[in-house]
Amino acid sequence: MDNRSDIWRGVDTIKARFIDLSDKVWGTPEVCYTEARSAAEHLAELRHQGFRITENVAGIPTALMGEWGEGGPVIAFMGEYDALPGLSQEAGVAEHRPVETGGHGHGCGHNLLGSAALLAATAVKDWLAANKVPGRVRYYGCPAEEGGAAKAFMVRSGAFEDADIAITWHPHSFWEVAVTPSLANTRADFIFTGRTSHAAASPHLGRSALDAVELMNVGVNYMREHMPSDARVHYALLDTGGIAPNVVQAHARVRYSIRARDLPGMNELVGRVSKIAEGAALMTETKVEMKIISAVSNILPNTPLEQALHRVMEELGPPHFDDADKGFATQIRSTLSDKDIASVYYAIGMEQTDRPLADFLVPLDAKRNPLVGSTDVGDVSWVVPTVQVHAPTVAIGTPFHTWQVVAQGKSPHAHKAMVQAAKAMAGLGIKALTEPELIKAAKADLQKRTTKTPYVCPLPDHVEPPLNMSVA
Ligand SMILES: Nc1ccc(C(=O)N[C@@H](CCC(=O)O)C(=O)O)cc1
Repeated sequence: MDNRSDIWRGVDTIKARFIDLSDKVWGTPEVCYTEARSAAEHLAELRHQGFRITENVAGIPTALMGEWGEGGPVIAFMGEYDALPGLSQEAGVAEHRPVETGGHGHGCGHNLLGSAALLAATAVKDWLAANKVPGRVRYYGCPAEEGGAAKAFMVRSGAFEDADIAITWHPHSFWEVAVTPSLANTRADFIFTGRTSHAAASPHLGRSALDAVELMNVGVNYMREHMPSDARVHYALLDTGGIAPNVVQAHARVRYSIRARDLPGMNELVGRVSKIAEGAALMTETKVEMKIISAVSNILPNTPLEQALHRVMEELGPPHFDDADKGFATQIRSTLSDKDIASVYYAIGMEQTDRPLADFLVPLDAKRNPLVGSTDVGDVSWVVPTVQVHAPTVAIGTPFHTWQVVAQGKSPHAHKAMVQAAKAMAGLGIKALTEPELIKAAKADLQKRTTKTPYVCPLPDHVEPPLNMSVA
């Protein structure tokens, strides 16, 4: 029985609909928790394919799940479809050309991400149907990855409770198994309240919330030297108290993102930042309230799944790029700095090449130098054995969250990489369905990693999905 070439032929047979889906979602970029049209497109495709549908997962209007099959193991494919603010950009050009000033754009490639995950789920469904094998395949449509932590809320609601393994992917410079753990991350707002006053006639009666924010930021800047070197703390000013210098600012708000290697480390840092906020309030005689917006866990690796996925990707091979693909990628490459390109090679620990697109598999044991962000895939990885593919949707060195990612989001090379990602994911799905010892080993690995440090959801109980976070 040659399961893998069957499933790969299956992906090729149906891929056109999913490439269309990706292009459609690219054209309706919607930011955290506002993904109404993108979610509706995914839902329509799930219905068309005959999946059983659950809407409103975890009480989130743009979170959804489709399931197909009976009995057997539950294979979960996770997709995303949120865009980023301010990254509007025309497709297929190698210069910065916004479609709409200030508009959104798919600067992290989530149009491809969701569509390829749904393509993999559909191909596995078709394979289950054709082979009459017991098993259930699911597609989880997950919104708001870019700071909304939707998957953490979905995990907390129990949505992943009976999944046996979870498979996903992310657009990338390279073709590899994603083995670098991500950082745990909490987003918290610090809301300062002071007292307004005439800044010249009665300054002594005013207490400035804006001063408090500035002092807090200075305090945190001093803390940075005395935290673990892989921790990260950054902030955005959400409210500076108004536009009048002659009115003492009675309100101000700063949003912090506090990241660390693991949850205990992150919680410790959140505690230190909150002490600094209290110190700033004390110094300025203002009040401060801390409000957690969302939080995600670090990713737990899963060695058996990583090894199995690597074998599938070796067998499958990288996407085949033609001269036209390489030509456009070369144009994009000319808009990048040497440092952009050096940085991604440094991260995978490999010698730099002149290739515009990755046509090789990064070894599983490459001497990587992790340079990482955070993702809500982390929370899933603590409750279900999870693994991720990286597929080369962009010219090597393209930094994420840039117009260059948006510009490449509908290109033939991105489509090829998305299809290859779907094949790798579906191939692993079939392997798990036909080799019960893989799921057993994956679960044992998760069990081992969480025995001493069980999963504790980083979201405080009272924190609800921040559905309004994108509304100014
Ligand atoms: N394979 C990737 C996964 C996540 C991201 C990313 O940029 N994530 C955001 C999300 C932050 C969060 O979820 O807390 C970040 O790190 O700022 C980028 C590539």
